[in-house]
Amino acid sequence: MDISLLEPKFQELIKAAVEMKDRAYCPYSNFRVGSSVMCSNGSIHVGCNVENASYGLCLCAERCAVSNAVSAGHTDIIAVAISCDIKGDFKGPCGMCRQVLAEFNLEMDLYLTKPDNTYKKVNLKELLPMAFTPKSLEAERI
Ligand SMILES: O=c1ccn([C@H]2C[C@H](O)[C@@H](CO)O2)c(=O)[nH]1
Ligand SMILES: [Zn+2]
Repeated sequence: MDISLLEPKFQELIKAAVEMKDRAYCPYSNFRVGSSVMCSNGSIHVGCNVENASYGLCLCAERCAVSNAVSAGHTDIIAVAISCDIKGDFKGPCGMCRQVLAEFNLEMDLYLTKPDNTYKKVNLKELLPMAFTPKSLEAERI
């Protein structure tokens, strides 16, 4: 689907993710990712991937954006946009980011985007079936 056909607020969300790619610190992978999250009050919080010489410490753009939302006082995330410079199939977030997003709202929508101005909208529920969420901790125990 073409991004220009989306409601303006989601176009704005995607634009914020696209712009964040320029801030990516990724000297090891050279794979720039920008992300943005929208909270229920309409606020937008952004993030980029931040790599480290100790490779295992690399932070994905999505978790960076979530941290920025939470540190700004917003945990009610309703939508996420992700931008990376790929061709071909749309790419979803890594497993670790799916789990971090699920902490806040399994119902959220994700706008996966490509530089050709197209997007694919997916729901976190479909990306993370049988998710372990805060509610899981309320399960009856033996
Ligand atoms: O969904 C993803 C997948 C990867 N990366 C980053 C992590 C690393 O810096 C680089 C290559 O994996 O891309 C993200 O930011 N988001
Ligand atoms: Zn990730």
